[in-house]
Amino acid sequence: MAEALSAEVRDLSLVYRGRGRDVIALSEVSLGIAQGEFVSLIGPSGCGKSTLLRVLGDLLTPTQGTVSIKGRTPRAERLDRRIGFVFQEAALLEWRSVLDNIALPLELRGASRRDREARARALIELVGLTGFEAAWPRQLSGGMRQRAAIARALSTEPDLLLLDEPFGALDQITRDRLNMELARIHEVTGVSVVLVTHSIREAVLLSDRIVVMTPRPGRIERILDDPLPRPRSLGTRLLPAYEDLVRAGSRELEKGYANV
Ligand SMILES: Nc1ncnc2c1ncn2[C@@H]1O[C@H](COP(=O)(O)OP(=O)(O)OP(=O)(O)O)[C@@H](O)[C@H]1O
Repeated sequence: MAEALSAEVRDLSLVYRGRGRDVIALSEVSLGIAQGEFVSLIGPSGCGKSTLLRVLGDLLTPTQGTVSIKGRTPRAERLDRRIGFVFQEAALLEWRSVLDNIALPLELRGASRRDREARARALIELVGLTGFEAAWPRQLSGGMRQRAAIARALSTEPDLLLLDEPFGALDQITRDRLNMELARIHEVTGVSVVLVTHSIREAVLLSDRIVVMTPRPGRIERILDDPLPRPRSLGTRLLPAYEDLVRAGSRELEKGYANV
């Protein structure tokens, strides 16, 4: 049903125009993301995962096709701060405290100091940074910076949370921990999530559906359903169905790599 969709991409193509050489980054990509769904994008380097995420977030304009988020254009959603973005490196403002970083989008939206502080404090608790409200970003570990970035992305209660390899630079133990935090945040907030990841294990652990992409031009190779029981935990990885999905995803990925 169209009204239950959080985001919809139809016949999307994106060509990067270069001097004498164009790169077709995405070709005829169609995808619907249901309200509250967790979708991962996975595929070989250069298959267009980040490009697709950037189109959803209105950081790039498609060459062809349409994108709608909650029935509106990505531009309208972005300008209303209804889209949260988290990148691999948390782009925190070093001269603002953790609390003021998280409250920034609300400040830009014109919220009162009282409202934005209350919301920022609730988010700090949600992401497990209690006690670090007044800390400077440089005082945080990599994992803590990503927690702050996620809190900031959630501050305006976005319709869509876009995550581009948010845990790619973290060690495995921190990554596992943040995976579980993200699963819990998704559960509690009900926000729709699109996650770009290179890890099929991370995708299987967190997602409702996994979109496997192929490069040159970037297309959807296959969409895998991930019906593992919720809430997810690190124990989910012990389920035979988890390993089955990891294997199925790896097979699809290998097909994509064969074309690289
Ligand atoms: N600004 C740009 N100008 C020209 N080509 C670009 C630009 N950005 C990306 N590309 C090309 O578009 C294709 C898709 O890039 P994109 O970054 O979306 O892939 P990706 O799947 O996210 O890759 P990775 O996993 O390595 O991050 C690649 O071939 C890339 O070289």
